[in-house]
Amino acid sequence: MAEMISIRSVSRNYGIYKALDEVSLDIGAGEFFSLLGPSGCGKTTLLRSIAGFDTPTSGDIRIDGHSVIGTPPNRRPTNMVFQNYAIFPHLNVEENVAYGLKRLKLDASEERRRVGDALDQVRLGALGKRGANELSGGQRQRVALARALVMRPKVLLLDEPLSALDKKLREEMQVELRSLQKAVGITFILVTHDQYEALGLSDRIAVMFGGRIAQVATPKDIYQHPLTREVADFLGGMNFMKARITGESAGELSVETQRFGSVRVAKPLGFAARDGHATLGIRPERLRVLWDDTNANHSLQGQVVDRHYFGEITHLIVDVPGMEKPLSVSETNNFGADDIPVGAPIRLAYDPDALVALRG
Ligand SMILES: Nc1ncnc2c1ncn2[C@@H]1O[C@H](COP(=O)(O)OP(=O)(O)OP(=O)(O)O)[C@@H](O)[C@H]1O
Repeated sequence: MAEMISIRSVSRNYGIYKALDEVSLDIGAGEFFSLLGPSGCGKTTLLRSIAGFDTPTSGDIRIDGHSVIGTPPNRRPTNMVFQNYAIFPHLNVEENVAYGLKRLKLDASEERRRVGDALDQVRLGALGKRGANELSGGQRQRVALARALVMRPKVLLLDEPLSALDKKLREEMQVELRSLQKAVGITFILVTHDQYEALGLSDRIAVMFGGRIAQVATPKDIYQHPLTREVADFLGGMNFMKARITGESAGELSVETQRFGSVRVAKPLGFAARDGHATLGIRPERLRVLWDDTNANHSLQGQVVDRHYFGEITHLIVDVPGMEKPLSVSETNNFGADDIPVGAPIRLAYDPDALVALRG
């Protein structure tokens, strides 16, 4: 994949506070890339630095082979869609979309064609003459997208563009955003604190904490092989446990746990043992309820101490003697997990392959 954005050792200091701390990152042409992290982690600062609305204290940002440090936003091959997508209320849809084109001084037919194309891309072709005040939230968001796309940027920057929409509409717009990106084929960089949004939309995700990038990977990789406890926890929650290291090779650890027995796990990049121990994790949905006396190669015995109902699934909190903390179990309600009473004894099955070792 050709490189579109190359970020090298970018820091952004506010006094002694580092909003960005030596961030390096490459984003490919045509990639749907997400910056994911909790509030204050620096993701918006990084996006604004790519757009040119913020200037790094040090480091370099190259877009399509050229350093853009010192280049104002309107001279960069980027366009940004903001969270509160301020569209002009006194202009109609077409006029809103055409607004940024004015400075290009295109001839009238070319301008009309580009506006028409952009409106078709966001499926607003029929609403060109509508006033901006006569649109739903989702339609307004599409106008904001069309207004950015009409400029034909190489990179579209999206700052939590769907956060103002209600859940159902947000989910619909997520699907649209993904197909829009596939159709236009340009690089999209999305800032979000919503792990599901990042997992569902992106080719790759960078997870950020405290001004630094903790991990960059595909959604599946980052979910299944988080490098650190923080990343694992931010993306969906995980049960952690301490394990004694009994053997170590280049890519693998042999460990012994109190309740999950002896297992072999992949060694995460940059792993360092602590007092001969490693931290292991297992996702709540990788622990499955055993409903009868079925034999399972790997199982645990425990007692349900709490239960939370979420419609299609139930979260069970299960006390397993010998575990430091009760286990969190996520089970589908297809088989009646929502009917298991608090206090009931329970057997859980797991696949040892579901255990992962975490760095630190
Ligand atoms: N002008 C500023 N002066 C001082 N500190 C700032 C300034 N702008 C941002 N910060 C700090 O930099 C850090 C990163 O901010 P940023 O907006 O990038 O975070 P974020 O991850 O996008 O968070 P959110 O999701 O809440 O927008 C925050 O702790 C913020 O308080």
